[in-house]
Amino acid sequence: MADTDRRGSAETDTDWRGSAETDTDWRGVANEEAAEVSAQASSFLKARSRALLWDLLRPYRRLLWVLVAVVVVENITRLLPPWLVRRGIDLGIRSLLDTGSGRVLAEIVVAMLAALVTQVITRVLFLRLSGRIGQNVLLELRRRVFVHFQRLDVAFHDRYTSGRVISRMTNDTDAISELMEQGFDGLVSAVLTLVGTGVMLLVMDWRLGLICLASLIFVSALITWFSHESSRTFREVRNASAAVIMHFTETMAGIRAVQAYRREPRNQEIFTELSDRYRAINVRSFRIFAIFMPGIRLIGNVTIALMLLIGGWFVIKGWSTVGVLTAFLLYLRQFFEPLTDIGEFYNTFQSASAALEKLSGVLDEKPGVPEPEDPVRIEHAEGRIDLDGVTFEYAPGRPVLPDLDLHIPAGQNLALVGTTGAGKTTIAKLIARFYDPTAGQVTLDGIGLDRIGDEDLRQAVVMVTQENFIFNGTIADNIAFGRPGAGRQEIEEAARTVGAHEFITAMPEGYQTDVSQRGGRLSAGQRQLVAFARAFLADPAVLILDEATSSLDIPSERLVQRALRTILADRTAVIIAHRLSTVENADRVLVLGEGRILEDGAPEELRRRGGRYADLHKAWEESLL
Ligand SMILES: Nc1ncnc2c1ncn2[C@@H]1O[C@H](COP(=O)(O)OP(=O)(O)OP(=O)(O)O)[C@@H](O)[C@H]1O
Repeated sequence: MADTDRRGSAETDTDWRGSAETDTDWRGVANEEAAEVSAQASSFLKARSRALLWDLLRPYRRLLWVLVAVVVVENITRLLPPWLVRRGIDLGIRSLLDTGSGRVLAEIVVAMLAALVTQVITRVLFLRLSGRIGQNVLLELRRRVFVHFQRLDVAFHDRYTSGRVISRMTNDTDAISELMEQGFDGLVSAVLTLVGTGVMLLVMDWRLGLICLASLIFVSALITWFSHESSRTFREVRNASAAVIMHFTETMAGIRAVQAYRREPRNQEIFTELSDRYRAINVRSFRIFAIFMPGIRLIGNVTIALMLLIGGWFVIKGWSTVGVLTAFLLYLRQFFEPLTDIGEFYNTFQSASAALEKLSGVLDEKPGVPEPEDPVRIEHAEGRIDLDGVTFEYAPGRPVLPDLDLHIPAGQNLALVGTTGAGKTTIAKLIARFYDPTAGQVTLDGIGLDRIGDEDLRQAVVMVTQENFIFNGTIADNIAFGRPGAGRQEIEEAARTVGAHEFITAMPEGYQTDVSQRGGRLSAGQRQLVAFARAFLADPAVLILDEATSSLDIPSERLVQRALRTILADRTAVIIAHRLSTVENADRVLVLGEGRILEDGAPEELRRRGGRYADLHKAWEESLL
């Protein structure tokens, strides 16, 4: 949490703009929700986003050129019709009137048809090609983000909430998807139409052309106002929408706690507040659009009316022709059309670039517990664990484990007990290498955990957490999770050993029962047994077990205790114990207090000594009476 605070302060504080700014200040997701970023930071973020986009597009370099060619041809075919209309009026109709020959007119009509057909073909080609490239890019982006989120360490996920993860995967990839679908097409077409039409106007009649282009002064003033107003609003719209998603997903993820504590009304209030903020900001952005779009149309229509007036006068004076005037009027329609869409593109671009900034930030995060580049192989670990001079802090300056020396010989069963917050889970997580110690080192068979490859480490050290997480799928899948590729027989054997076989076979479809279906739901004790079977199948040299705190009924309890004895036999075990029987069965007990070892010895020895453990034991025994 405190880590978030540290980052959080970098997000909003003057650190951002201060002279002490270094690259590391905005690495990864550190700047993500910054209200304002300095010019230096902004160019760093933009460069990072561009690098990601380019990296994603690189495999489609050639296709992109084809796409550009298609867009150019399409736009040329769009510029042709007004010009052909002019020739039709000035040359085709004239020759028909003068000589009675309709050949020129017929040629022009054929050319017009050809232009229209080409336009349709290029549009089809464009949509298919851009759709293909866009979807492939999105697939790759989603894949990368997912792989990276999975690879990032527990410390990262502690501070980066699931709501934010979901927001990255939904909101942000959607924004990029929109850019792929409309943004590119819109921008390229708008630029080509504007430049192309402008050139055609000047070429046909530079005087009338200049008058038309003068309207651009008003257009650019309106666009400047719009971009200024909307960049702030769009940013707020995005943040507000992310807040709605985050609150929603976090409420649903914790729905049991929400219902148990009757938290619904308060959550509803917060949700309504957030949704209302989202609505209000959207209304504000609509207001900006409501000025911008009609504004552009007004300028366009006034220009057309003026052109009719001035152009008509030019024709009467013989300085221009009816054909040129008609073409001008047609071109002007085309000229102002993409301008009204600029607001939409702007929104799309802003959203997509913000999304890219965030996603490239996530991809830039380095795992806190990186895999060694040149790992030491451990194929058959013995299971000796040593913590030498280990200090660990979640937040800088606040050590949870001040200086811990702990040596666990291979095969020993060690129970950790102590007051809440004493650091038991932290020790367990250090042994499983969810975190690396701040100082000192943790070794397995004398080899630093940070020097062992992930695969070997995960094979040698397994941690069974309290939640006993059950994934969607069949029971067999859930057990096989312990050792991917395990056969049906091995799965059944593991279940039998921990005493889970009976209840599994009694389920509607036995091992094939889907745990997400009705009838497949498991009780707390059953979940624990499945987790044990999973751990037994994994057969690690070191097993770390966070014993569930929830108490079971006596028969289930006996079943679980028996299973526990089976899976703990012949391996190193570190158990965060909550049950007296578990502690009493252990070879050694460690009583912890504020990250320090207060007592250390065999259970009966500690009982005899008459210290904290003896008191704890007495209290436990009394509670059972
Ligand atoms: N992710 C985290 N970020 C910051 N501080 C943490 C984090 N996890 C634990 N702590 C702090 O570290 C200390 C030790 O926590 P730990 O979970 O190891 O205790 P514990 O002995 O396992 O407690 P319990 O029996 O309640 O599970 C506590 O003061 C806790 O507030």
